[in-house]
Amino acid sequence: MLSKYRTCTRLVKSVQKDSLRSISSQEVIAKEEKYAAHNYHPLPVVLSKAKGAVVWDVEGKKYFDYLSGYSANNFGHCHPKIVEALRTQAGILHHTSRAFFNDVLGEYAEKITKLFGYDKVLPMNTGVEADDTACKLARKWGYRKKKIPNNQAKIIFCSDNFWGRSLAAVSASTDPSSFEGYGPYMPGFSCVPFNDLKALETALSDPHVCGFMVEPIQGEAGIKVPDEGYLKGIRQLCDKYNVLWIADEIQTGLGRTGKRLAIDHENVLPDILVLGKALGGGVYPVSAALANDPVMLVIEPGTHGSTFGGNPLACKVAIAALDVLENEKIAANAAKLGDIFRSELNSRLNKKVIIEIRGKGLMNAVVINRNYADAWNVCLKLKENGLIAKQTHEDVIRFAPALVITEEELYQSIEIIVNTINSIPS
Ligand SMILES: Cc1ncc(COP(=O)(O)O)c(CNc2cccc(C(=O)O)c2)c1O
Repeated sequence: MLSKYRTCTRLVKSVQKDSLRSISSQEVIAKEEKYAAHNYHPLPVVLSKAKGAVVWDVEGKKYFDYLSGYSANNFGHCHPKIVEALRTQAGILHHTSRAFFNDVLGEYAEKITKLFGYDKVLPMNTGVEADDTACKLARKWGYRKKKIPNNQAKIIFCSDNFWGRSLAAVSASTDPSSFEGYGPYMPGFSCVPFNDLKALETALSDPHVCGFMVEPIQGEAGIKVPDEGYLKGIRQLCDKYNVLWIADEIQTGLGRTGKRLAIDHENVLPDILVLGKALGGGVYPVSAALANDPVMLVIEPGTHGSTFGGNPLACKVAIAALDVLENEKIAANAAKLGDIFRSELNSRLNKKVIIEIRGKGLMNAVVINRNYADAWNVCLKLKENGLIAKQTHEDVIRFAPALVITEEELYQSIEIIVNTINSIPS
């Protein structure tokens, strides 16, 4: 007990020492404002240290982190096993390119394909690259195997989808803030309403459709959970119309929704599984597209790749992240604490101000009645009270802590959320 106390004291002292650093939040913000592109509107907090589910700003103030790097930090900040893997491999062999073999990719590829039940993995770096890879796999499979006439392949997405910021990704978007000003757009992309199997069947009946990409729970759309049976229905329709189902689990995957993958809630397997974010343990960009040979092998040597895709450092970090997922019962913790989180908020939040609480595992959101407050201002108040979160829309705040958060930390966070929101005049 004493050693734990000493460790904690040392950590607090080191945070306090760091907070005596010469630069203030205001100075950091001003420097970023002057020298960095204005492509974000960050909450006015400047983070400088983190551990697990907790972060500290440059002044040494502590916050519960309820964004977790947009779910890249599922395993918590600075997880010792993941940091150790990064640190060790970085000093041995960090990048070779795929022009040569390296001694880690094979080990990683075997681990991830056996864990998720696919023949092969195509390693990439960011989420959008892996989703783009999935679209290329679907198109080429469509021409080679479904015999779709050349350059006629179509891919269906859901309205309110979000799969990144590339020109292909924004071509699929229905959010003007994502696509406006970036035309012309990728041909052969169209959308159907999320959680609507009838509309999906109509779209998939077009013989030129090669793929359907969907998030099992829509993240940036505001944590939209589909009806029970939606995922099973997708699987049946894609089988019926010979269309590849692409499951984008970049935000929902790796324990976030209380299962290893969100598709596990309905025990279904997509034709292409896309992972990212937490696959790199929050310390390194790692993404992946997984598929069986009849799909994966349509991509032949020299027809797709990436400078850093499958580099030894990425693979070592991903191996460590997957070990943490499996060995530290991450998904089970998310399931248990997610139930507590939604139950407490449902019973304690002012129902006039909060009109809905939704989510699965530790992927949750509250919908705010705009007559009483907007999400940005509530996030500012939460920050003042020691919890940082980010809105996905003007009326939706996402709550996504690290999946390693303890029950005690969860209850402390709930107190902050309840006190902050219930202090809003209604
Ligand atoms: C479901 C899903 N698919 C793909 C991506 C793209 O991943 P990359 O960002 O690694 O290319 C995401 C990304 N998710 C996400 C969520 C919130 C903000 C931002 C942002 O680009 O600032 C991104 C995502 O949430």
